[in-house]
Amino acid sequence: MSAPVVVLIGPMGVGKSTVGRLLADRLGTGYRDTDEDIVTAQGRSVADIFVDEGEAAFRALEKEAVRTALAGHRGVLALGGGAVLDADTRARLAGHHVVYLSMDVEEAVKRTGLNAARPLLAVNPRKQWRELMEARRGLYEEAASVTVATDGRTPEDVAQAVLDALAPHIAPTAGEPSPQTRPEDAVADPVTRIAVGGSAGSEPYEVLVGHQLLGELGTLIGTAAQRVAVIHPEALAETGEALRADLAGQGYEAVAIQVPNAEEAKTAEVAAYCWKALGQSGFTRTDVLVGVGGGATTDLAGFVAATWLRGVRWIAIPTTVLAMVDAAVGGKTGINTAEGKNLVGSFHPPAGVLCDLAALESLPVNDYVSGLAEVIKAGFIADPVILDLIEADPDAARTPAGPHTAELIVRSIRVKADVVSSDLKEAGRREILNYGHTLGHAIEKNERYKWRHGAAVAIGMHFAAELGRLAGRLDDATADRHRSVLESVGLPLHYRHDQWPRLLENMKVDKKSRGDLLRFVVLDGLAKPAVLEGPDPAVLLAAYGEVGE
Ligand SMILES: NC(=O)c1ccc[n+]([C@@H]2O[C@H](COP(=O)([O-])OP(=O)(O)OC[C@H]3O[C@@H](n4cnc5c(N)ncnc54)[C@H](O)[C@@H]3O)[C@@H](O)[C@H]2O)c1
Ligand SMILES: O=C(O)C(=O)C[C@@H](O)[C@H](O)[C@H](O)COP(=O)(O)O
Repeated sequence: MSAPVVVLIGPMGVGKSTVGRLLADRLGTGYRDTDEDIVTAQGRSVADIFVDEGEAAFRALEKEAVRTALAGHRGVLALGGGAVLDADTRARLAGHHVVYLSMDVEEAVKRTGLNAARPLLAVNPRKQWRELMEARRGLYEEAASVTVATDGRTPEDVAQAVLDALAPHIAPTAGEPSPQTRPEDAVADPVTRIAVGGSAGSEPYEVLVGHQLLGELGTLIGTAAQRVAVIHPEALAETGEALRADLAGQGYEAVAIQVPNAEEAKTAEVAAYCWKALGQSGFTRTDVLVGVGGGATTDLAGFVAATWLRGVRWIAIPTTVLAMVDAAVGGKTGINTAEGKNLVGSFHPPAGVLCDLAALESLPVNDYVSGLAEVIKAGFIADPVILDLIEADPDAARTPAGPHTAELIVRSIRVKADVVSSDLKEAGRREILNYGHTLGHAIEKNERYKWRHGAAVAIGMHFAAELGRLAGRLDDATADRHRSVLESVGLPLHYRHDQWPRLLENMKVDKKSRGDLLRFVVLDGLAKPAVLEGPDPAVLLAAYGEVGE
């Protein structure tokens, strides 16, 4: 009978897949994971199965997947965290080399972080982990022949400890590594750190991009703070409460301040509501604000932080593509008024930015795609590799599961970080980040801030490209590329033709205007942004002629 060389059990997030792949690599055998088997067979994520059919249905699928894998797989096998809940499964494990990878509650909270894809831990992670561990520890110990603690150890160390423990029972298999083994995955998920600021009197800070970054939050908040306020949108009520509870568990007086979704949060009334909440909680200059959400939330949270007591520290936890690549980085904070977009605000950089890529999994596709407008902007103004990556597979670029998601986000953040580090207060170079925004903001105002920012900016970039072309600054190929790449991911190119007089009026309050002089960011070529001052009104109208419908 074939049997797995070793079966790994333990709680979710303990590192079974990373350690399992390392082990398979070292043993020269294949790796298999019953959660992956279920996802492949069902064509849905584990989280979706939980939501669609409930835990009992998932457990039935899991029991069958474990039975099949135990009978047919000869390599390393990892089971889902709850597989041992089933008595038949525990009985089936008898006689196998079963290793329980354990971790304590603190380590578990740190490792799983904000990962909304883990269905059992959406709210109050510390309390739920404790209960989960208490309920399951005995079952893991009952099913396992060996326990290996993972706390504070690297996956390589854990894999070595497993091999040491099993050495008397197993021998490496000679021959080629199995095609299922992916050595490139056999390392802990790396975190990319991008440095921002540090010049012109601004404090330097880092943008972290990766998974399971919650453990960094306490360090960023620091020990001087007694109170922490978490500003979050309605859509992230569970995440906001989980963060609050987690911070309270770390000893802070933590409050969660829920604000409306999207642009409805960027108003003077909502800012005043936040100030009231801070006042009522006795929030002082040493306390820290956390903004978790999309760009609208981080713009508001940063603005509240900039204005409360004339400025308190704040940390951004962006949860949309757009907020990760743009809004949360660079310290532009603000709210809208009836007269225009972002007309009230302040330059107030965060103390740190945590981009947990798992947050993107719950983002509706239209909001995901909206964020691609700012990614594409970064491509046109500074890093054309971004455009190449999107053009190679536009459909993949539209989802967080795409192969280049992390690279697109990191590249875009690097563009922004480079620009704002040299010109925090938009004295000059920073204006290039406004590419497409002059018309984009005018459209947003015209739509009473009901449109997605990225959609308006996409039309604005199309307009800026046509303006550059008609002004004799931009070559046809680069101008045409705007249309093709924006369209390929599903972003809009056109707006109502009859609205031009209103848009022109709206553009007059753009922050780049000087007196009556309209100013636009255009391209003199790919990745060559420049400012076009006071274009001929006929050229402006002709450029809009390409955009209007
Ligand atoms: N400060 C800057 O430098 C800067 C740069 C670019 C854009 N912005 C601003 O950013 C805003 C747009 O940001 P946005 O595109 O992130 O939109 P958004 O903040 O409006 O978020 C879009 C929607 O998704 C919800 N949401 C957020 N994260 C989610 C998640 N992980 N899962 C499910 N739902 C989630 C939000 O509550 C909202 O309803 C605009 O106000 C724009 O002006 C600011
Ligand atoms: O960071 C900047 O500078 C930008 O211009 C980035 C833009 O993508 C962003 O939309 C910003 O909020 C626009 O700023 P505004 O000063 O034109 O309101």
